[in-house]
Amino acid sequence: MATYEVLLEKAKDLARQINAKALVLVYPPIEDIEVEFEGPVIIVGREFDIERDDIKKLPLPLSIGLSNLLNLVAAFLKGQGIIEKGELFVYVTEDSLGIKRVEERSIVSNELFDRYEGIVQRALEIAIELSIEGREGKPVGTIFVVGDTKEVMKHSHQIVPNPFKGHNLNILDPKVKPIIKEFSFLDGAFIITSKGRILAAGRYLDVDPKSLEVTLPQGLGSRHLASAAITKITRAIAITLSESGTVRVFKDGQIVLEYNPRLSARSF
Ligand SMILES: Nc1ncnc2c1ncn2[C@@H]1O[C@H](COP(=O)(O)OP(=O)(O)OP(=O)(O)O)[C@@H](O)[C@H]1O
Repeated sequence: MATYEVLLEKAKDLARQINAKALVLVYPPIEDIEVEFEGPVIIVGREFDIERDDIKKLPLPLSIGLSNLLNLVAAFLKGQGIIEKGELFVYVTEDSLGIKRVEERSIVSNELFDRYEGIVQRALEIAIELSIEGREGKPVGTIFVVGDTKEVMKHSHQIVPNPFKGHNLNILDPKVKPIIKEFSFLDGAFIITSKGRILAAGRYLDVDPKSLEVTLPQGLGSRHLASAAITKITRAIAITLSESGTVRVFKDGQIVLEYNPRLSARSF
């Protein structure tokens, strides 16, 4: 049997023995995977040919590193109600297998992974990479506001000339990623349409968290309050990167995902 098939068999046995709640295949190297497993099977990868209802697919980038990826998978499984805090899932990569216990750290809403066709995932990917890498070695903070751009533009203004004006650049285009990272030093927010087009950077969100009754955990400053508030008065999703490295996703005025890739990269 080829190595991967052996790993997969072992992973299934392991999952059964430890009563794992799900089996997660991270970028499986073969296309026709036969997974006979009683519980949910999740495939993490970029492209999917598999059209099976009992297999869930999660388009997360491998470039964020295995530990970050597993944290997002955990958040997704929790959001889907597949797994609860303290429970386990088994994962298999091309050449390893392991057990992951789901921790409190991240919570996520169901719809986050379905909406905006991967745009939120891409913004997350960039935020995570920026968290780990910084910009020119220094920590950066930023905001991505995705969707409902008509309303978002109404509730915001430029604080610096908009570098994206007149360009048709899309966040889904891999060539655009370094450009976004370059402009992450600008104060304010990136505004991105539901199709991924970057309308603006350097945008100040004109929102009043107080009158909108936005409440966040103590210690979160104006960047996070403004991000929460914009998602309360519009249908947009906001992804923030704090200078401390924590990545958060906001929807309807609340935090739906929160974790620090710098810390999890270290603890793995
Ligand atoms: N309303 C807003 N719209 C867009 N950007 C904002 C807004 N308010 C603050 N910011 C951005 O957030 C930056 C940091 O502000 P502040 O330190 O108060 O936020 P914070 O939530 O504590 O963020 P961090 O955790 O990164 O320090 C500001 O320099 C500015 O670039």
